[in-house]
Amino acid sequence: MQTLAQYLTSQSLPSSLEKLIFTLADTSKTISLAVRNGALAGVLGATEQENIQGETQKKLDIITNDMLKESLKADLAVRGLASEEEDHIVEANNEGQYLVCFDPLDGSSNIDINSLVGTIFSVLPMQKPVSQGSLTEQHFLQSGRHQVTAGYMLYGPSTMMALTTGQGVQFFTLDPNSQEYLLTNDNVNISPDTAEFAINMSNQRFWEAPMQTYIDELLLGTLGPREKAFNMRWIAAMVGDVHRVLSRGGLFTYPADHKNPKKPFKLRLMYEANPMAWLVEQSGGKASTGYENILDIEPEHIHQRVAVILGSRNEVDICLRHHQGDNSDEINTQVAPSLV
Ligand SMILES: O=P(O)(O)OC[C@H]1O[C@](O)(COP(=O)(O)O)[C@@H](O)[C@@H]1O
Ligand SMILES: [Mg+2]
Ligand SMILES: [Mg+2]
Repeated sequence: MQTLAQYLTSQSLPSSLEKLIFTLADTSKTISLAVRNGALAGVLGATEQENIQGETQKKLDIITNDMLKESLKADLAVRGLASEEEDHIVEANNEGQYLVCFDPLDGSSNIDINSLVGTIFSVLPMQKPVSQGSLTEQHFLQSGRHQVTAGYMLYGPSTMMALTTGQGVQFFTLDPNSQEYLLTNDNVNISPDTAEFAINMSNQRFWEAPMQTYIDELLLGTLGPREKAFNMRWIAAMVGDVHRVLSRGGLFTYPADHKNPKKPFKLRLMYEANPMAWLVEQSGGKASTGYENILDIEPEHIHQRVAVILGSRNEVDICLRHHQGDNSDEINTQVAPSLV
């Protein structure tokens, strides 16, 4: 089996990018250990702090954020970073060519129940010259199409990494003996059709009409217009749900809802939606907000949130057709698709 190093060498990436992927991979090994040790390392439970988005931070949110921040700042290829757990962007090295956006620990509500969590990352090029040496949030506001690498690490029964550099998607599995990531799937492919969907059903009454109708039809199974029985899964960690979609197909969505009118979307564009959308597209799937392709969104803020519908392309298309229906304009004005 190829090691991550052997695989990356075969891809002829710029050496600075190759090194940056190693920095992320190496840090994930330390994170994996902290997650694995759990209560033994005293890392479970919440803190008294909130992040800028008003979410109570778990101890592991902060620990993993600090680990990534430190190792990325020490990587000379990194100009700056933006994290779900940092209020503002963080400057790294003046000569760095890359900007790294990350969700250090995705699936925070799973930490204390010993269930799936992960790390999601997205690397953007440093495009505009930095005036007077200072980096601003503006440099990060690039659409997902500009990503040069993206992926996630999943801390499950095995620790795995999904990676794209724009040449398809590869899965690596961390060998617990050698502590090397080994290539275990070099051509991840999402089946175009599926009979499995993932959504937090407890929000059903708060969704827009197109999503209500679409999910109603899935629930009717063989008795409804789809004439097909569907299964449902919800890991409550996007990283786990997307890993299932990449592994065996499916549709994953965290749609707009009006449970809290000030916060119509849950998932973050720069740390969650963009990297996952690119992985999905690179595996032959599709990713949309319901109204536009996620990778085409021009971000307005680093902590911006969006609706997400992704997975098996034919199933995503069926869901999107509901959003393009006659009643979508009226509903769309209630919850605009890319509010912060
Ligand atoms: O609590 P819910 O509604 O099930 O939401 C679960 C979703 O929230 C998230 O956990 C948000 O990510 P964080 O844990 O990084 O805040 C997603 O991974 C997941 O899809
Ligand atoms: Mg997350
Ligand atoms: Mg998180």
